[in-house]
Amino acid sequence: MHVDIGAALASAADPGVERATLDDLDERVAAAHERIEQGRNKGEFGYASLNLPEATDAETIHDAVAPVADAESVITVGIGGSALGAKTITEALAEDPGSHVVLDNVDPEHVRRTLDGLSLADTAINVVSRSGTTAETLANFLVVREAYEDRGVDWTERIVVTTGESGPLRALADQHDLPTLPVPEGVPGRFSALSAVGLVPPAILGIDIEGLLAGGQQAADDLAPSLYDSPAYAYGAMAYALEEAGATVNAVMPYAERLESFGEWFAQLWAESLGKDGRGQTPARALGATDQHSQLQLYRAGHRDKVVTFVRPRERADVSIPDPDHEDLSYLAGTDLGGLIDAEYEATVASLPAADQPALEVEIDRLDAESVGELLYAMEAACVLVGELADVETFTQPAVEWGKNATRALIRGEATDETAVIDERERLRIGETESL
Ligand SMILES: O=P(O)(O)OC[C@H]1O[C@H](O)[C@H](O)[C@@H](O)[C@@H]1O
Repeated sequence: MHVDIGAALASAADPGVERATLDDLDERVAAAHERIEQGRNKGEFGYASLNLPEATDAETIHDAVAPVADAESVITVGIGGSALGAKTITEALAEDPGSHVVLDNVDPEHVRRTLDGLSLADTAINVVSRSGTTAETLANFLVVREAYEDRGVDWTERIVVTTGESGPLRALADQHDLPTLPVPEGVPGRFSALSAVGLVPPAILGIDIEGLLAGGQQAADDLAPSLYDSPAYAYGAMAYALEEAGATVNAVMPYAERLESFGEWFAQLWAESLGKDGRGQTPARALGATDQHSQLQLYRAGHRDKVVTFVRPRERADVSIPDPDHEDLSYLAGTDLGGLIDAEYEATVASLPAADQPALEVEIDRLDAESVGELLYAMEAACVLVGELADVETFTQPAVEWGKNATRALIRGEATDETAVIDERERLRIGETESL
């Protein structure tokens, strides 16, 4: 992975990072790296995530999915960290990205249409929940199960469950004697892409999961006590310094359709890990070149509160543009779509510092298993580094738990502190409407 920080230095943009700031920051990066290494060595909660490339046993995953390896497609039932890693990986690497369907919402119309559109006899079910209690996941699992039964397909023969050692999902799996894989110890969901949590659908679809782990290991080996020697830390340190300088929004803009979900995965990683104590960059999502024609206006000329993170593979598929046979289009002659999207990338990256706005560049060699594994791992390490520099609790998400508890209490009809807040809000809302 290659990171270019030139367009985010103070000499190029405002907000930007002074070279001297970066040199000072480098000493803090060294201290943070030491803390991270200590956490990894002791397998401490959260830090253990960065050991996954060596801790994950690909063979165990292959064995667990063997009974469903003939499936043509996979339906994942999970949410957040229990869905986005697998979604990102299969979107980037599956021959047919449509072969992995993710049910990570409980929109009834969507769930019904998704199930109606699948040949369930040829579809494996991948149910994932670290806690085994998440309402959306458990509800969708029950709906999926019933759909299989209604169509006369034995769901117990088509399923793999990944969950913790206890909880309702574990109990259901034991009750039906389902093949199960454990969630890794000490690893929050959003950091678990390179474990069974993210690797079951790729394994079923024949994606090179060993390559993904090898790429992750490469990124782990590239961590070093200086941001100048470590692309992951260079990215993290710059993101931190830019936030300090006022770039409170981080818009991630991959120039590859197959990396669109990477933006979604990154958004959870950044938001849940770093959105604490009144700080944390707000992740925004864009796709190049498409969003040049919708969001770029704001990125260049809007508030000076953003950094755009550009992401692209250096190699692209070869699709030539046919002879335009029209003078006005002659500039396209002899080019290909890869050349065009790369020209758009170069032009757009340059357009930001030209408007005094910062940009960071992240490039991977190509869209293969090694490079995708490397990218995911490096962004996780960058996130952990930012958490150290900002001194926040990177590996918890207490503000999300509030909503989860409130939902459960509302559905059960229980009166709790959370539902009291909801009742109060409802009362105020009604009062406001009546006074209009
Ligand atoms: O894996 P689960 O326990 O079902 O949790 C799924 C998701 O639930 C919550 O929203 C958490 O904030 C996420 O971090 C987590 O990934």
